[in-house]
Amino acid sequence: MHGVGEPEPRPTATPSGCAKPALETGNLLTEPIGYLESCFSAKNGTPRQPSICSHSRACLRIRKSIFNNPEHSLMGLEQFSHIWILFVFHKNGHLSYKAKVKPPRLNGAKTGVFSTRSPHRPNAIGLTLATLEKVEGGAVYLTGIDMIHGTPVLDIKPYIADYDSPQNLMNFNLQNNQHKPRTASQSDSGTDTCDQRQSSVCEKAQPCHGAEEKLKHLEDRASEENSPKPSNSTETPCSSPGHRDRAADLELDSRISENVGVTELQHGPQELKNFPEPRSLEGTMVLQGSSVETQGAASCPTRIADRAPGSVVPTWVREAPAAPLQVRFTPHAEMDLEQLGSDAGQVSFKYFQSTEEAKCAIKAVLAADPRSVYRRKLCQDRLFYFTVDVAHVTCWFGDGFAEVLRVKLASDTVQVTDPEQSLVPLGS
Ligand SMILES: C[S@@+](CC[C@H](N)C(=O)[O-])C[C@H]1O[C@@H](n2cnc3c(N)ncnc32)[C@H](O)[C@@H]1O
Repeated sequence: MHGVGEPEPRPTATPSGCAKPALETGNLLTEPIGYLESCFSAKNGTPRQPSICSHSRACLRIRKSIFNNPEHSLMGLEQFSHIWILFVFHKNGHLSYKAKVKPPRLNGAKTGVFSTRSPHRPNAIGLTLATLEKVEGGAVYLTGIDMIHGTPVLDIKPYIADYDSPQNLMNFNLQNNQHKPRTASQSDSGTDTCDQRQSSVCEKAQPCHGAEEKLKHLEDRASEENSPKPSNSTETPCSSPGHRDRAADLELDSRISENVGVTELQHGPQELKNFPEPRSLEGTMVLQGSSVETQGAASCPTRIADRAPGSVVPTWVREAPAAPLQVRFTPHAEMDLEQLGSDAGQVSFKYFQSTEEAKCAIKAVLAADPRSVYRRKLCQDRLFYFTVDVAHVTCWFGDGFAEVLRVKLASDTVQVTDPEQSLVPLGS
């Protein structure tokens, strides 16, 4: 990997008053991973959001100055249908920004800049969810973009509906908690109240004829080649509101995902004009039992800017490395937590609003097994510590469970200090 300069350990002001780059203080020195080749040459006429024009096209070539072998950095990305693009609004002209702006949709009225997608913001960073058409060598081909030619791109990340869409978050938690049959202790655990909420929405999605050809192709192949369709093949696999049949999902996920890889690799020419038909954001798809998200479109609107599009992820994303752990507290730890939570009748947490909430959070953290793979494999019998809010938690892990042993007041709570207001630099 190519270095981008030695980071300064401390924030120091330059003569111009700017802070020198220092990761710890957030003064990041960025180096674009590439410059976008876009069908839009100027701001004027460029869509305000990617969902507006699914046929807009762009190509991003990862620079060799970032990775000697750019194609290595894109390995596996072809298995995703959508990616986030983080970029710099390099044509803002000037670096001024205001606390309140007038977004076009507010017709002249003002609102706080952070409640908008305005390009004029303190760090001039844009975020676009683009459709990934194909990966070829060290380049990605995109459709559904709202960035102009020459836009410096800082990063790309896969779109994972399970993490990135609130609706899916609920299902994801549900799925994780369904890994194992729930035991009485789990039911009693209190985790239910915070982590096993079911989405109240499980709309019945309708097949969308205008939806994108490629995903349809994947659907066809998945159903033809691999599996019998679910018996109720005209319905989304919801056995109860908000509850999808994750087992069926997982089974078909792998097939769909493999197909995605294959399909992507089959695309040939590099020129933008030879792009495949764009994966449309227009409308949603019903892929029975597949990883393509169904987002409950009863009809097929020409634009669904307010709904998440169907998306594809590789199987490994959906398959948790291990089943969620059962979490329990020793009576001592329960007592510790009660004491910590009530300071002469007052809740003494800074972030949690109740002891129960703190307990939920601790359980959620531990159920997902926060240990590194190294620790999990090689230091199984070591105590594990972490701090959340004012609670310093000590626990140990056994086969399929984590047990909280002690909960004490954290002596050194993490301070978030603005370096400008402190003579003591962060990290000292
Ligand atoms: C409203 S912003 C939204 C961008 C992104 N989706 C976001 O939410 O951060 C989109 C507009 O930014 C402008 N734009 C696109 N690329 C730009 C660039 N590199 N520099 C400055 N403005 C840009 C275009 O006028 C486009 O219509």
